[in-house]
Amino acid sequence: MSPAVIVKQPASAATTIWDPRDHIPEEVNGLLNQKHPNYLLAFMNVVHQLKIQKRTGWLDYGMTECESIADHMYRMSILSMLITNPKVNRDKCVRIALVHDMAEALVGDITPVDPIGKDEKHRRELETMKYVCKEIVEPMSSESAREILEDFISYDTIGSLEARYVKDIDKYELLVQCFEYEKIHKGKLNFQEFFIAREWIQTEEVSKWADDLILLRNQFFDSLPKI
Ligand SMILES: Nc1nc2c(ncn2[C@H]2C[C@H](O)[C@@H](COP(=O)(O)O)O2)c(=O)[nH]1
Ligand SMILES: [Mn+2]
Repeated sequence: MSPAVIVKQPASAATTIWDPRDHIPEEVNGLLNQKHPNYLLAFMNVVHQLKIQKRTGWLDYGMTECESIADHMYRMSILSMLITNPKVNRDKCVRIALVHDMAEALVGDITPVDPIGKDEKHRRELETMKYVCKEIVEPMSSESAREILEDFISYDTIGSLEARYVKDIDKYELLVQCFEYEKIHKGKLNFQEFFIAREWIQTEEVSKWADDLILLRNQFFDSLPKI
């Protein structure tokens, strides 16, 4: 047997690669490691993380009372039901909306301004979805595991017209939430930085939604008393 090849890493190289197995919630591990694992409750605890984890973008602005990752995905699924383009399978959009940020249960909600960067974020999310689907969902239903992973990858790679629409709806829903928080805080909070997201919206239908929103937002800020 050939001797193990020791690959010398320069001291500066990252010595530990982020792995989903090191970020499994204790409750999930407990349920998976019992004599007869309860996969359903383990998966429900993964989804629980999405219900309780607030979105980082709002926390970055000092907000404490703000939406969770699940809240964001819920409203995206409602928006998906409203697509009028007959070529689009809305039910598929609803599914993609409901799984697209599921990996954040373990990875966390990484913002576009986070130094971790897009490639590492994508790597962590894909590894997490592969882990959750293989180790937690597949023992219950291999078909469900396949479909959830497929819908996630479709979103990640924009592999379908439905994924294109959900990518746009992801940005639109963010902008709706920005404007809602700006109104609640009477303009004292301003998420102008987030509105760069408008440039990423490509479909005609969601572009129109976004432009209508931006018009109202501009009118709102114009109406504020000048200090
Ligand atoms: N600080 C900033 N955060 C931003 C910006 N645009 C989006 N975001 C936040 C919103 C979410 O918390 C997260 C991304 O959400 P996904 O739905 O894409 O996972 O990043 C910004 O311009 N600045
Ligand atoms: Mn999202």
